[in-house]
Order: sequence, then structure tokens, then C-alpha cells
Amino acid sequence: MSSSTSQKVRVAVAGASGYAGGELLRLIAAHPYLDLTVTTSEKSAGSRVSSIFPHLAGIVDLTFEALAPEALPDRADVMLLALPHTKSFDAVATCLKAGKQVVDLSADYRLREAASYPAWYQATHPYPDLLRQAVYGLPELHRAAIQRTKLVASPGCYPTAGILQFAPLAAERLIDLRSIVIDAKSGVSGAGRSPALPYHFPEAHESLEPYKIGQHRHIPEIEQELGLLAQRGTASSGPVTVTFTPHLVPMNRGILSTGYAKLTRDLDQAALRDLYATFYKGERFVRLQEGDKAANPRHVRGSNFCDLSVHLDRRTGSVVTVAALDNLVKGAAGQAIQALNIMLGYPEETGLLSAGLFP
Ligand SMILES: NC(=O)C1=CN([C@@H]2O[C@H](COP(=O)(O)OP(=O)(O)OC[C@H]3O[C@@H](n4cnc5c(N)ncnc54)[C@H](OP(=O)(O)O)[C@@H]3O)[C@@H](O)[C@H]2O)C=CC1
Ligand SMILES: CC(=O)N[C@@H](CCC(=O)OP(=O)(O)O)C(=O)O
Repeated sequence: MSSSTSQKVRVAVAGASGYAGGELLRLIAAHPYLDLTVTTSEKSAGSRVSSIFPHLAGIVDLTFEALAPEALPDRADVMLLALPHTKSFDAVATCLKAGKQVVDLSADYRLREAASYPAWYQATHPYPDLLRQAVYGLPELHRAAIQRTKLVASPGCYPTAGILQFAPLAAERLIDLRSIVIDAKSGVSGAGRSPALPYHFPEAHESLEPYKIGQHRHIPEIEQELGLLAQRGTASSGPVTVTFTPHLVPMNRGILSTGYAKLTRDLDQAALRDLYATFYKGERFVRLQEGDKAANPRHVRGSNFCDLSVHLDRRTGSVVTVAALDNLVKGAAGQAIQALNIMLGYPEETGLLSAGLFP
């Protein structure tokens, strides 16, 4: 592999003016084998990237373009799509038809069943056949399939935390799979750059607000992936159900996800920790906390790490798991680049190994 410009892979980012798009631009600029050639935005077409993202001045020297998906394949080898939900349905189909590799950051190709989309996204999936090609882009669970596919559906931010924090327990069926409760908190950037009133500074600051209780569209994503893990090697695990309550917290970025479940076997703290250490052995972007320390979003801000901790609540026979990640990095752009590295055959951590910002 070489980092010379002539051998770089040309990358287009659609939806580049949003928060996830901007984070993709930042990470691509630091990547030795990727060359950003196209940045799309309708509203900011004609503006310099640095005028919309001043932190990228001197780093990204491009202008936003209002390009239809049909125009992307001529200008790049791979496509990263950071468009709103339902806006990627057609864009993905167009890029695949042109023979390109795609990583889609929206939810449009995350759910295996087309029948789930009307209920959770108020949309009929127009390409159920393409759903069967899509690989859920969580490298820690689907690395081999990501390597082979042309379409990665990059996970949502909350599901990345919720799935990673329960995966070892679900895979070994050590918990009651219908007792999972996830109480998660997200920074405001999770809602994108043009959010509704509750996300504006005077409404979100000094506040803590639960929302979409029991109805959030990330529920089927978490249940799908934990269910697949629980079914591995058994026909009789039954469905996974998750009670999920997201909260908006007055941080710019970061997710803290605290999960609870009833243990089905008598395990001590050391056995729980061993289970997680074994499951995530060799995973570069999952960090298991030492001792009884809980994961904390302060330590992952700006980085691609997901920090995890697992705690026994002996008195109630429950396990408490904690996950912390940056919603815009491991929860979005970093994870997308991690998957792209795998698709392209680069070392998975290429361009992603910087530490978070502290304090
Ligand atoms: N924010 C986060 O933490 C995470 C986001 N994601 C996903 O990434 C995607 C982008 O999210 P985010 O960056 O937060 O959102 P933003 O609202 O910040 O950005 C949306 C982007 O899409 C473009 N866009 C908006 N409407 C349309 C449309 N109708 N057709 C084409 N382009 C449009 C915007 O361009 P324009 O300048 O023209 O308005 C902008 O570039 C979403 O699918 C989201 O689910 C995934 C994980 C985490
Ligand atoms: C704080 C906030 O509003 N967060 C968003 C989730 C953002 C995200 O990662 O999810 P998607 O990629 O599926 O959009 C929400 O609750 O809808």
C-alpha cells in the first residue's frame, strides 16, 4: 500500500454540510490512502467547505456542489452518504448500479426486513432486494461480511453503544433476553445541524429530557443485532426485546448508555469481566475499563473508541453495562471509515487512531 496521491482512493461525501458529513471530511483529510474529491450540499452549493466548517480551513480545500447521485460515480471510486433517512434509498441504488462501493450512514439499509420500515420510518422500502446485500456496518460483529460487500449500512449512534454493551451477554445467552433496559443520553449534535426547537440552546441547556420513550426508531436495530447474536448456534433463543429510553443532554457530542438485564446464571464480577475481555480481545476500538471504573464520554470525545464497563449488581441478580462513545465518530463518521478501511483492504485503524480530546 502506498500513500502517494496517485494511488489514493477517490472519495465522494454526500450530505457533506451536515454534522456527520463534516466529521467525515475531517477524518478523510487525515487518512493516508483516501482523497476527498467531491462534497455535496444543496443549500451550501457554491460555498467553500471552510466557510461552512471554519475548523477545516487549510485542511479541506473544496467547494460544496449540488450534485445528483447520478453524477457521483464519475467523480469518485467510493461513496460515503450522510443524507437524512429515506434520502439514501435511491442514492445507494444509483451508486451500486454504477459498480461503486458505498457506506451509507443513514438508516435506509440497516434493517433486514423491508416490512419494518413503514412502522419505524413511515416509509415503504423501495429496494427490498438491495437490503439483502447490505451488511450492518459494525466491524466488531460483521467484519468478514463487510470485507465482501459493496454496501455497508453504518449503524446508528445509540445502537452502536447498545449493541456493543450487550453483545457478549447476548451471544452467550447469559441474560434474560426480554429483560434488557437501555437508558441512554446523547449530546445535541446527534440530532443533526438543523434540529427542531427542543434542541436549541435555551431549551436544551441546563436540561435533561427523555424522548420517544418506547418508540425510538433505534429499537428494531438493537433488537435485530442482539437477536442475531443470541440465535447463533441455537434455534431456541426466542426474540430479544429492549426497553429503550434516549435522553437529550446539554453536551455537544457524546453518548452515555447505561444498560440493565437480569442474569440467568450465577456469575461473579471477575467472570463478567473475563467474558467481555475475551469477546473483545484484539478489538482496537473497544476499551474495557479497569476495575470498577465506569465508561465516561469525556474520554472518547473526538475519538473512534467505544469504552465499555460491566458491573455485577449482586443484590438484584442483575448486570449493569455502560458504554461511552462519540456519536459523530464511533457513532457515525469514524465507524463508517473503519468499515471503509475493511472494504478496501486497509488496516482497520488507518486514519482513526487519534486519542480523544481531554479534558
Ligand atoms: N448526527 C449524528 O450523531 C449521527 C448521524 N447519523 C446519520 O447521518 C446522516 C446525516 O446526519 P447529520 O449529519 O446529523 O444531519 P444534518 O442535518 O447535520 O445534515 C444533513 C445533510 O444532508 C443534506 N440534506 C438535507 N436534506 C436533504 C435532502 N432532502 N436531499 C439531499 N440532501 C439533504 C444536508 O445538506 P444541505 O446543506 O443541502 O441542507 C446536509 O448535508 C443521517 O442519516 C443520520 O441519521 C448517523 C449516526 C450519528
Ligand atoms: C440526540 C438525537 O436526537 N439523536 C438522534 C439519533 C442520531 C443517530 O445517530 O441516529 P441515526 O443515525 O439513526 O440518525 C435521534 O434520537 O433521532
